[in-house]
Amino acid sequence: MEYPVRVTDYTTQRGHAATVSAISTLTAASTPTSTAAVEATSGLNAPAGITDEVTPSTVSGSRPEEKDETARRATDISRRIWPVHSTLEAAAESELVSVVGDKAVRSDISLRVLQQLYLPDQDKSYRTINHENNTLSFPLAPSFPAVKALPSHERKRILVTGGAGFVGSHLVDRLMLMGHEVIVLDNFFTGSKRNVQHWMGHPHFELIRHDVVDPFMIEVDQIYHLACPASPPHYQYNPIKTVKTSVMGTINMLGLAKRTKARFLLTSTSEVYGDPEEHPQKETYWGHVNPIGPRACYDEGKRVAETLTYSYMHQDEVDVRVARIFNTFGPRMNENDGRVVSNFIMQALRGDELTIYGDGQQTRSFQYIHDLVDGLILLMNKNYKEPVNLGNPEEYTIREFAEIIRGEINSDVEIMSLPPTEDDPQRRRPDITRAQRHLGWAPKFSVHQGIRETVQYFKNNKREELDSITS
Ligand SMILES: O=C(O)[C@H]1O[C@H](OP(=O)(O)OP(=O)(O)OC[C@H]2O[C@@H](n3ccc(=O)[nH]c3=O)[C@H](O)[C@@H]2O)[C@H](O)[C@@H](O)[C@@H]1O
Repeated sequence: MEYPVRVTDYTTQRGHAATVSAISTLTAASTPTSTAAVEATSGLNAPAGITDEVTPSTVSGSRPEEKDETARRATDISRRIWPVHSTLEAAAESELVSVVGDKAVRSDISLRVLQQLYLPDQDKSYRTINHENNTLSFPLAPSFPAVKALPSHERKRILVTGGAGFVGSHLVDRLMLMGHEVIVLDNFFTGSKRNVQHWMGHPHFELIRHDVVDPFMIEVDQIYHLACPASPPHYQYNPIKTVKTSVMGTINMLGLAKRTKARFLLTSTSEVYGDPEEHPQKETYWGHVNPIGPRACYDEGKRVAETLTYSYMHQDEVDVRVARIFNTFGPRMNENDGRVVSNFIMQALRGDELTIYGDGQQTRSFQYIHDLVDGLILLMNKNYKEPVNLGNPEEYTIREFAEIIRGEINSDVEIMSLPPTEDDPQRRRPDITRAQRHLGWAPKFSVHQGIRETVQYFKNNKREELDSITS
């Protein structure tokens, strides 16, 4: 799938344009894996831990001189794409999170089980490609992870709009593992079937291609309404569509919640605070948003979505929850998403300069995906109806964050400054007192642990691409 990144809005900026053009030459994450090339690349059968470099060793299924040539090309390519980099500085084992979720809502689960869904062992690949015949096979019958056996009165039918996206797919994993029935609606604008392919065919799972801008009828108990592009280049690509998605999509899903008496959770955003004049941001702060700027389609769209949510609560007694999500990262982000975490990681892995927009003194707080999913499930299942910030209060300047990525991945890469983007919020950090008090929630993952997994995910995707080049 190609993602519509409008380069010009974000740049006359060389680095970003270079990033996009380099990425556009890469096959999207759905690149199939060649069996021959799998054998050509060392470390592929290692457990989904952290491996440092892709180093081809042997190639089977071809003549010796072809093997040598293929291996040499693969080495060249891997060195070009993955420069030699320092080993990731592992946090002390005792600091690493190994169990996520919360017993209070029975969402607790081992991180290892989840990792199998986004960092699977390579020999569990569902697909193989035969380049000679140009065919794709799915030879293995899917084997699903075990899900909890819930009595029917506890098993809920849960709708997740945007469930094939980055955040949505991790939420789907957790709800499925908890034993619920999950229906995903997605128009695949930024989401991807691949993010949920491991559930396709499971009797508890349904995937429906549908745009929330159009009404949708179904009987459900809970609705997690996530559908909306979230990265600035994506939501600014078609601002009218972004506003329609937030406004009409939310009206349609609230109408559904009203008819079916389903509990409704809106994923709002820290962007409702705009370029904040209060720091850190509490939920009581009304925000500072430019209503006609380039970010307005998203910021104002989400503000109206919140207004609609509370209007349906007051007027029609819909049972609502609102999460204001702060910057979140992790596996299954699009590598050409345009957001700072994926940009910096991909740039560092390729040995390109890290692109800082403006002076780099603007701040963000980065939350790992599993912490967010914990918070969303708690919020849905607790009895608290006011908006709740979900974010990690550890705050970094973008320049500091660039240094962290350099330290983690490749200290040789340079940092380059590019012009600032319009209306870029200058300081952002959540006040999470409300989440702590009413949900018993606080983030657990360090940025370092999250970055390690995310880097590994991007490397695995890149390795598949290498396989298809070298096979
Ligand atoms: O990541 C998220 O979860 C959030 O991403 C965006 O908000 P923003 O904070 O602007 O996210 P980024 O595009 O990742 O930018 C963060 C900061 O890094 C800077 N940046 C970004 C990309 C880059 O290559 N270089 C760079 O310096 C941006 O100018 C900005 O100051 C969305 O608007 C939010 O809705 C969303 O919740």
